[in-house]
Amino acid sequence: MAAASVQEVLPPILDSTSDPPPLFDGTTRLYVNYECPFCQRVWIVRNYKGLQDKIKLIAIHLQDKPLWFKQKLYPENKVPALEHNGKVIGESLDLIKYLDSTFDGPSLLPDDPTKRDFAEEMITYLDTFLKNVFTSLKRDPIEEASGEFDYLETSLKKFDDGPFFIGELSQVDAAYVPFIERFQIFLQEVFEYDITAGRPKLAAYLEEINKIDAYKQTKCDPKWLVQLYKTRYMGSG
Ligand SMILES: N[C@@H](CCC(=O)N[C@@H](CS)C(=O)NCC(=O)O)C(=O)O
Repeated sequence: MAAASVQEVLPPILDSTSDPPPLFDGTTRLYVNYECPFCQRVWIVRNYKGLQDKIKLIAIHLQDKPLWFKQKLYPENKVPALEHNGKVIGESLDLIKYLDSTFDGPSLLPDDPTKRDFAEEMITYLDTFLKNVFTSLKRDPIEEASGEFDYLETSLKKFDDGPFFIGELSQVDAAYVPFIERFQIFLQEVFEYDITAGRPKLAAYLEEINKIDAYKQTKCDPKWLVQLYKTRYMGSG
């Protein structure tokens, strides 16, 4: 089991009035925004591996970003970003892999080559999955996105030694679940569409992943999410 059952007190959000932490002092820091699904991916991995003491969370206000973030830390000016060993690394999918392979803690990628291949296949499909669901939100998600949720259901049938995409919890879950979480909330609330109806594997998946502390601590506020997506995809607030 992962050593991640600590309920962490989250650090305050830094904005344009906040001083930087002592940058490049040897501390490993993960810069996130608490509502960003890309950050959530990496945050889940950090928690699951029990790295709360080794990787310090720094929360950034995206609408009122501190200038030092771009000027002194990460010219890309995006989160997530990891300050480690005098360098800054970005891109959530790269960071999932980096954290998993660089730091101690339970591995999120098994040795089994069949599972590794399938994990790679699912990560490769991610962009298509996201593009298709996000595009559908502006039109008719029940009609247009159901194929993507069927894809999740079919994928979950591939391995029967656990409820997650490759059986045990893995990098694949960290990469997908922040978005599955958001789609489930929004489609239920706005379209009364239950993505788990008729998809027993997906229902069991969500039930099981919601028992994992490392994930639970990273979940977004549903009310905030519904408002954001209504504005972003439906042109209303
Ligand atoms: N491809 C990047 C996307 C990261 C991203 O778009 N992050 C957003 C927040 S969700 C960001 O920092 N945007 C810059 C801004 O809002 O100023 C990844 O996977 O890490």
